[in-house]
Amino acid sequence: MTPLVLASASPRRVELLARLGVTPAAIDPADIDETPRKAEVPRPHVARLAAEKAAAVAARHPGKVVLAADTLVAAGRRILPKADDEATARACLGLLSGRRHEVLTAVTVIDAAGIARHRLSSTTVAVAPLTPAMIERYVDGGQWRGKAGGYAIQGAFEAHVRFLSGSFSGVMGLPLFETRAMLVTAHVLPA
Ligand SMILES: Cc1cn([C@H]2C[C@H](O)[C@@H](COP(=O)(O)OP(=O)(O)OP(=O)(O)O)O2)c(=O)[nH]c1=O
Repeated sequence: MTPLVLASASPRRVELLARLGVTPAAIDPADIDETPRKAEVPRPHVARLAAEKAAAVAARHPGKVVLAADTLVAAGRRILPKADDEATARACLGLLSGRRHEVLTAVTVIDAAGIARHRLSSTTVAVAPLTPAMIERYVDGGQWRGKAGGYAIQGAFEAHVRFLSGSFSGVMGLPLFETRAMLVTAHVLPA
């Protein structure tokens, strides 16, 4: 089997790969500019970022298989930010309260011959109404830090999710179904 370079700084993605039995031979985060372009809508945006992360890292590892992903939370055509401070987390949670949103995770794998393949996982998440007190308690817990849309489903927030339709691992940052198929094609995993 071919070794894998993971183009991600996300510890969740390492954990999710481990569930497929894959330990990356190298972890080399891409560190690209993730700002949406003017008028860029969610799907093209998330797909572009995964592709750009993979391409940037593949240029440093010729002949290796490279995997990159990007996760975003979309409320309609609106792209929610990654929450790096309490005010952003609070604003995101207020917006998601009592409604459905989409979590998109794009995955790009560049194989050893340099061929790039792309998949997109889309999950609908229905969040129950959140009172200001619930939002404050969640913000105090800090689990939102560094997460797209201001929450981490793999923690206390799941108690506010009425239903989810799609991929739980996709919401966490790496959809296992699509990722396994792509790693089989790239000869990182056996069929
Ligand atoms: C919605 C949601 C997001 N997230 C995380 C997944 C991603 O790590 C993060 C979104 O940011 P990303 O830009 O996708 O990833 P990253 O910056 O953590 O890592 P890198 O760009 O180096 O690959 O939010 C959760 O862990 N749980 C959730 O429920």
